Amino acid sequence: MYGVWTPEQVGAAEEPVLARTPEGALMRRAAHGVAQVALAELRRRTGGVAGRRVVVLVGAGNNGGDGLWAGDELRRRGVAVTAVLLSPDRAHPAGLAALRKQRGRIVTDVEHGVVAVDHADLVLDAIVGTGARGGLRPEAATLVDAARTTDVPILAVDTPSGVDPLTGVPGEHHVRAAATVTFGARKPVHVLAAPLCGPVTLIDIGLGPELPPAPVDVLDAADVGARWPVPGPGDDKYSQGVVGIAAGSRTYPGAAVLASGAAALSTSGMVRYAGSAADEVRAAWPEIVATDTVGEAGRVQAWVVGPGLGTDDAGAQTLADVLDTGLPVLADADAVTLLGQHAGLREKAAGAPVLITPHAGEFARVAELTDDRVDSARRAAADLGVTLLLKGNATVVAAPDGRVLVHPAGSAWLATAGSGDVLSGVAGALLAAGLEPWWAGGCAAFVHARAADIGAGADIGPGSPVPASHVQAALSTAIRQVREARG
Ligand SMILES: NC(=O)C1=CN([C@@H]2O[C@H](COP(=O)(O)OP(=O)(O)OC[C@H]3O[C@@H](n4cnc5c(N)ncnc54)[C@H](OP(=O)(O)O)[C@@H]3O)[C@@H](O)[C@H]2O)[C@@H](O)CC1
Ligand SMILES: [K+]
Repeated sequence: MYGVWTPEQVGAAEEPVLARTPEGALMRRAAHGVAQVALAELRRRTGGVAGRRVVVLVGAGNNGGDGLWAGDELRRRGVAVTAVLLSPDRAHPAGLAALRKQRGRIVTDVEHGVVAVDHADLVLDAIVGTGARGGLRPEAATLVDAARTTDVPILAVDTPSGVDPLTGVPGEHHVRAAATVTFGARKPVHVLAAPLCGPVTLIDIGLGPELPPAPVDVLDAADVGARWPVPGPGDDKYSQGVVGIAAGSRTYPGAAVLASGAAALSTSGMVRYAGSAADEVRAAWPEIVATDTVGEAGRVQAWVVGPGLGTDDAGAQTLADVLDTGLPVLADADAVTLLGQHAGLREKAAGAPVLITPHAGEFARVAELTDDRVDSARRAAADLGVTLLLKGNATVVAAPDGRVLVHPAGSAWLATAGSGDVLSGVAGALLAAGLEPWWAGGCAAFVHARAADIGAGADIGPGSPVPASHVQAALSTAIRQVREARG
């Protein structure tokens, strides 16, 4: 597990460190990290460093200072460095003087900057970092667009310019980095917009002791593997947690089959299905005990309710019935819509061990969703008194007590019909096994995304579209991989 801190928190942590270190030392350390990664990229992409062309796009703040000092180091290694100054009068004076001394080329107009970018082996994006406000200015936008057109690799300094460091929301013009070097702590953009950052290298600049507890956590495979329920010698099908699935309808039996099967693949506890798709579920998964109603289902340790359920009175009654059991409940899809429609159902859910798993549209039915998805999820979880998993390119899981984790999926292959039904089955199985909702949501999101990558072949190549039933089929491999990572 690793933490992510807001730009504001990183700025506050920098202050005391700046005060006790010699002037410029922190920036030099950051720039050294940038230069090291730039040299490695040049070697990897061109086979060497001497004579290779690096263009540094330099903004008016300290991010630009990092870029200039990195340019100074690259010059010392024989790299041909051109710095394009976006605000010539405000470029970091010491960094600029250092690069001039090493006979770096300095360009102050956009036209020459675009030509330099066209001929570069690597571009350093030091336009703007944590001080970013609003969209990129026109000159910066022109250069960033030029880099995209020529497809030259970009190494982002701290954050990819044009992408909001706090929310990860890209502006109209923005950098898509091949790699990013960040300093002191990872920031939200690195996990919320992971595909725009590329692999992120974290350079230690001594902020550790000054940082508060991380407001956002990111799970790794070992965290998930360590929590995945596995049977012990004394376990039977009941002791590992029986999950009940109240999902699907005559119109949408597929949701029931996907959710129930995903649950069956996720634990060796028992799966019961209750609903009007009982025949389809039995046919697809003979090991699942299927009945027509929640009342007939028998004892379970957690319920999954919602996928394909319908939002009519019968659906509302089913949701009320499972909430009344007081057991852990995973509420997805139509169940989220029903929670938005009925204050009485929200009251039943509040304070209970409930995990709701909306996509953006469903989220907006229960709470306000802004560009700041982390903040929106945290507020909604606290207001509703339930744990909330917000689906999207990066998944956000927020508990009512304020804990938030982000899973930077990285793969867009998950955006396919029925994929959410698979997730709900996995998370429901984990709830039945006794994981608390925040962990159940985080572990399910991780394995679900991994299964999508495996199903799409994105773990071994560029990948291809993957139907939800293939995501479901890849769950076993994904679970084996996280268990192996547990070490
Ligand atoms: N403190 C330290 O010692 C260390 C700091 N470090 C580094 O400092 C960075 C933070 O530096 P910072 O605070 O100077 O802000 P920064 O990101 O350079 O941006 C501000 C400048 O950009 C401009 N600008 C704003 N928005 C813009 C836009 N959309 N498009 C274009 N331009 C825009 C804005 O212009 P203005 O609005 O004033 O006209 C202002 O001049 C941090 O990310 C890390 O890299 C590391 O070296 C570690 C040690
Ligand atoms: K940058």
